[in-house]
Amino acid sequence: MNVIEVEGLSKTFKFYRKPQGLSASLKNLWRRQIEYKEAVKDVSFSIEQGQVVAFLGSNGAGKTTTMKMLSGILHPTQGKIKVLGHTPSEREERFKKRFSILMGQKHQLWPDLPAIDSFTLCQRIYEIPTSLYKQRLARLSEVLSVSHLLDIQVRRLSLGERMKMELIAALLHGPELLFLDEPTIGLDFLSQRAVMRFLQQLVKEDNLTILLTSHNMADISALCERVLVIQNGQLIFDDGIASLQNSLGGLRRIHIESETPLHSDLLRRYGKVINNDIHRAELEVADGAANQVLQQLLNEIMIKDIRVSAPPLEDSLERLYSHQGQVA
Ligand SMILES: Nc1ncnc2c1ncn2[C@@H]1O[C@H](COP(=O)(O)OP(=O)(O)OP(=O)(O)O)[C@@H](O)[C@H]1O
Repeated sequence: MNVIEVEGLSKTFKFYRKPQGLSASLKNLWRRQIEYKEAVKDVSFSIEQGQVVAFLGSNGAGKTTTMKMLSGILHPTQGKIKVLGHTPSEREERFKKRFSILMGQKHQLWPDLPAIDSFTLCQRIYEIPTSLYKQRLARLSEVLSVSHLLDIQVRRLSLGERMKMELIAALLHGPELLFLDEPTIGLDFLSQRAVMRFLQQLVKEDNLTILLTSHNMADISALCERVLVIQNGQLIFDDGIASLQNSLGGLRRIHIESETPLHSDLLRRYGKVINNDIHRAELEVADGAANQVLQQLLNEIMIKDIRVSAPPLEDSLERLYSHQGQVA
């Protein structure tokens, strides 16, 4: 079953540019300079129930605008959207109860209240039966290790703790679909991992569908099976992570640890040297050549450890963006 269906989606913003300088500003009072920005252009895709999909693109590519249209915050200029069978821009109450949107840069909890008060408010707004509310709150706050912080004013919490509270608020009503826009922005490494592990668990246990934007590739690799890439408002890639990593040329990284010092001159004979730090080195080779290079290295070097991996996701994305004439 498709949870999200998008066809020919476009959004053009109309805005007024304010010219610099006093006289130009005065002239602008009579004749305002209208500009148009095509933020999303003719985008089509669908997402099945239970899928976790990364929505990637460089700054200003159109990710947040698309998410806002999917959640009904913005009206599309053109195109059709069905989310959980609803048209988001109609903003039906029944629809609002079935999804959640969490924006890492925009906090929704009241800073002067303890989180527990905002959660009680959520319970009323979403009409969550008390026993279910208590059960969910206990589970969420325990897994995210914030049970002891529920009655502290939100503004006194650390960024990571606050983000976890935001996540709880977004999940209390048991949404079937989650839009996450940079959910781990500003979080330290441990908090990022805790949030990602928790989301993985939710996907497994509750068959949640997630559309996630993040500039953090560790988030993407940990959680997502499929990647949508938007660039300049247009969808330029829609496939699995492995396919993104193989999309432009199919490369492999060979990580070597040796008993003896590694010389770049020798390594260069086998592939592109990404880094070389005396006893450790990383080589980039064509996918088809990886096995042969591995054998040759094992014959020529006193290997302590050797492994092959796909190139980092960042590299594949950079190549994809530059292929489209736009480097992030
Ligand atoms: N209200 C608006 N009025 C005019 N232009 C807008 C408006 N909102 C967004 N834009 C423009 O639309 C484009 C897409 O913006 P959007 O916020 O969707 O990008 P994004 O992919 O989420 O970027 P980022 O990764 O930086 O958050 C940008 O060029 C942005 O400046």
